[in-house]
Amino acid sequence: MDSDMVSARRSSDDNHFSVQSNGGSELKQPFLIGVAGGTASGKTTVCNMIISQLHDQRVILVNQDSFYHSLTDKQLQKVHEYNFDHPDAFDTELLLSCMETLSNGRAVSIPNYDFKRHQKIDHSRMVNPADVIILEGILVLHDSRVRDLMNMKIFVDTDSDVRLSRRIQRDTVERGRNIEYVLDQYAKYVKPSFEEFVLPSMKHADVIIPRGADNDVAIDLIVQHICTKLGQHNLCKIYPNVFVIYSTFQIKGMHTLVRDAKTTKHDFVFYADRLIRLVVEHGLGHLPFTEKQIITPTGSVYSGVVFCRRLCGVSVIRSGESMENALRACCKGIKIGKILIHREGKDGRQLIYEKLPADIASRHVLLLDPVLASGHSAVEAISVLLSKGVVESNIIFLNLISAPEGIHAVCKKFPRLKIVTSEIDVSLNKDLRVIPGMGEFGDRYFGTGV
Ligand SMILES: Nc1ncnc2c1ncn2[C@@H]1O[C@H](COP(=O)(O)OP(=O)(O)O)[C@@H](O)[C@H]1O
Ligand SMILES: Nc1ccn([C@@H]2O[C@H](COP(=O)(O)O)[C@@H](O)[C@H]2O)c(=O)n1
Ligand SMILES: [Mg+2]
Repeated sequence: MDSDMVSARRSSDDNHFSVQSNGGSELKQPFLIGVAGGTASGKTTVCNMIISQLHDQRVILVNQDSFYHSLTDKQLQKVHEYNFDHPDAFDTELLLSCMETLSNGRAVSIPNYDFKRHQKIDHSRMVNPADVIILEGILVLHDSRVRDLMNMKIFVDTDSDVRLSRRIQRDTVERGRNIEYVLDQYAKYVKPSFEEFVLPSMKHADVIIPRGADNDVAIDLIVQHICTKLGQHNLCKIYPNVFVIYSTFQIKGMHTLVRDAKTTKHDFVFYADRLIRLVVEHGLGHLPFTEKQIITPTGSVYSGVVFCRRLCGVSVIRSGESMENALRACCKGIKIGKILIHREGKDGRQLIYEKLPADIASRHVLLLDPVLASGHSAVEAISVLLSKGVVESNIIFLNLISAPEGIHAVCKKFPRLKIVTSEIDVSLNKDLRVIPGMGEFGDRYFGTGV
């Protein structure tokens, strides 16, 4: 077991270890962006613009060029016959291992490449981990293993005549080439490889930037997106007890449906239920469990675990009740208490009803409310639980979306409680509604809206 991800302690009633996971899947990883495009399309220029706009973030730029194989003496003699635009010209295994090391938050040594000598330079560059890693190069979207590491894939799409004229200019001035060689290389290798490998990789891009660095609007949008993503990462960094479930396209698709104002009540309930189930399952993964060995029907020993038994759910009426079925489906016979908080004015909250299990103080509590907005109701509900003797670190607050304001309000007051959510939204508006949000959850789920 990795000691960073799991802590173990002896339980009081027996000789087993109980193991508390801190949610290994949420280990904070850097945001990795791939930027591909034809030669001289403006990849490096676009990357530098993104980096300068992300001024208060730690960003590093890695060039695929650094991973060119050095030419042997034999290859150097026939350099005019060498295709630098073919995927085999790169040491992709080394690139993958360097990117994986950086993604895991460790420093790595990246080779330096000399375009004049077609060789790696003796001294390499030590690169420290960062919040954002940008990997730039003609073929960074070609290999699926490299693509799979990326959180965002960009393709810079610039007219080929513009690219050729820039390439002539750059290679003659900066790379010590003569114009005949540049044109010959372009016709023989650069253009055919662009058509065979680079251009087809465009279909993997999330964002295509026409006109490269001239496209300020696209670059602004990309920077905004990265900032939003980093905002979420940062909240998880500030509060280690905030866990956002691992996002997949399935989850994104469900969010798209439940957030869409046009979605019917039937579909809203269906997809909200699916998301709730995922959040509940994820939340249960944060409960302590006890190791247990059993004998299978084949007579073999299986080392497993036993679920935590002293558990209960508490739903915040009325929206939280939508999460009860998922909890019951996962935890047979679970006790579920209720809390009703009345909203007075903009931020006033008042407890008007609670019905909780008598022995709640000795239980782990899963607090259910699908939307964490300002955090006022949540703070009130958690205060009720604490007043009943529930241990703060035994509370897991489960919701579908959280506003940063609500996370700050809850985590500052209750730093030992855990929040498990499926997405962190951008902000609250002046009416304390989550933006982009999903509207009045209770009305949409129970069909009481207009
Ligand atoms: N929008 C632009 N307008 C004018 N020149 C540009 C523009 N974008 C890039 N360049 C120039 O074109 C050349 C190639 O750009 P670069 O960003 O290095 O491309 P790449 O990394 O895709 O090969 C550089 O000399 C750069 O200064
Ligand atoms: N020794 C080398 C290595 C590469 N090239 C060319 O560089 C191009 C990639 O760099 P960009 O900044 O233009 O993306 C690629 O098209 C290779 O042809 C080279 O000429 N010599
Ligand atoms: Mg470049």
